[in-house]
Amino acid sequence: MCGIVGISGLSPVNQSVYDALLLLQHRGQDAAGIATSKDNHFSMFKAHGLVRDVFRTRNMRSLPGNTGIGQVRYPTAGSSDSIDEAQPFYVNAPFGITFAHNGNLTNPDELREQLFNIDKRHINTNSDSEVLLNIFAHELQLASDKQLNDHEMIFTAIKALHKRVRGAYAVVAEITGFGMVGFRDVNGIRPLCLGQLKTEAGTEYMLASESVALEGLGFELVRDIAPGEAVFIDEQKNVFSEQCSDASKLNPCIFEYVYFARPDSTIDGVNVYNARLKMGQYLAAKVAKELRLSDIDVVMPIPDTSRPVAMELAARLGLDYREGFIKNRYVGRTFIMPGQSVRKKSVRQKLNAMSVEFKDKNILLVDDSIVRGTTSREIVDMARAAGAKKVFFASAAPAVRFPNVYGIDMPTQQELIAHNRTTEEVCAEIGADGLVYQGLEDLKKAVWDINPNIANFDTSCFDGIYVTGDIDQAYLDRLSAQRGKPIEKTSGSMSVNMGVEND
Ligand SMILES: O=P(O)(O)OC[C@H]1O[C@H](OP(=O)(O)OP(=O)(O)O)[C@H](O)[C@@H]1O
Ligand SMILES: NC(=O)CC[C@H](N)C(=O)O
Ligand SMILES: [Mg+2]
Repeated sequence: MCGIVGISGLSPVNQSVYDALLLLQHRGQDAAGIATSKDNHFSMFKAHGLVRDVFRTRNMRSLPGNTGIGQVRYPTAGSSDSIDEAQPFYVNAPFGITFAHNGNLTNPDELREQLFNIDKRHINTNSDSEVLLNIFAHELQLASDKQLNDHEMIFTAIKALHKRVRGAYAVVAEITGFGMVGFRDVNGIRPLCLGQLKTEAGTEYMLASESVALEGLGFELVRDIAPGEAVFIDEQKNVFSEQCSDASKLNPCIFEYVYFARPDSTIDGVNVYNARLKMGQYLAAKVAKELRLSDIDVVMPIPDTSRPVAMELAARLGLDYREGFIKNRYVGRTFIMPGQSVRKKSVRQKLNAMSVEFKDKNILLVDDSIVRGTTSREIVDMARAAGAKKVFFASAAPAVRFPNVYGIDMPTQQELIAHNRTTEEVCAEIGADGLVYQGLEDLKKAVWDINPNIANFDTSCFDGIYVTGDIDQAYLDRLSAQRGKPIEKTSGSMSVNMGVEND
């Protein structure tokens, strides 16, 4: 998952884009970048690392302008090593475009071929985002020949893009001399929302992956961008929007609610914290059915994401809620780290078990999800080492059995702990005394209870049903062969060979 932001402001935006990226850091920890625009000139800086480590004062000073976009990256195509794949991306024609993408395309190979053979465009990286930008640029070039208004030209290009591109994409882009654009794929798999801030000088606008970024900067949430919709904010701050596909249907990724998004965000009308409380409620009922409650002394979350789930579950079951794992606040999210060895090592660096809470007790550990089992394997072990008698485990998400192709980096079935294993076998694998998974229908209900207007969800990693309808076993086999090799980060070096230079 990546985090994207764009601000069309009335005063310099470099600091605001930086602040927004800090608020979206949980969506991507590998690289960060900002591109601003002033007097038809783009300035850009991007590098590996966390936002706070990437941008020094001198870099911030080199980002002038009242409009800017930014991205924090969690790679799902290409690799975490390549700085050329960090975002934003830039192309010089037509007009000059900077571009930030969250999601993952499912037909990038076909598009690459078309771009090379038909559109005569060169793609210089393995990133699907560069492919998407070039499709946008090509379609914008064609639309610019049609004597349309600015917004009509942009929406015409996006309509054509939706016809060619499949997969997940939430995008913010800046077009020199025109303004800022945001759009979302026809299923609305990845989130994108619009906010505004009324100032004495006029209204400023912001597009962001999550509402927490708007709120943190004093913007009010106007609305989510609809699936297939595009929003264009011109340089005079006029806002235009249009539905650019007749095949649009809201199918957001349910994993955003389970894990990715911050609890204080509201996505597609659903406050994430409330959704997690609801998950706790449904999971409590399942735990009551499958485990003997008299066997459980305390309920414990695995920090951070599962806290609301565990809290609500404990309350519903009338059990004590305790925090036995202390989280090192300087270690980030382990699941989105690149490479299994660093993820494994980081679980122990991140969480420490306090024996005062574990000694001679039967514990029910609650996590939001079990994906590769990296966390749960270590945690059960740590709980026992800290003196727990029995260790039960409950997951707010069902068993993850299928690869994700829409922006979560789990490209092979083999890496998933629940692949080819029953619940009992996963339980044995993580070393627990009992394991309860949320049911998929209950997970959906947890979100639907809050917004029944969501058509359906992308739940592919649980049930193997891919909302874009273009994924079959042959596709998954190819993906596994391409990306199945372990990705280990080798260097943090910084250099941008192409595009707008870091300066
Ligand atoms: O089975 P796994 O492959 O370990 O993946 C699942 C775990 O990874 C995530 O935690 P993470 O440390 O990324 O972030 P958090 O602090 O937000 O919980 C998630 O919350 C689970 O704890
Ligand atoms: N998780 C994401 O949104 C990744 C964006 C893009 N596919 C990349 O790899 O950079
Ligand atoms: Mg976690």
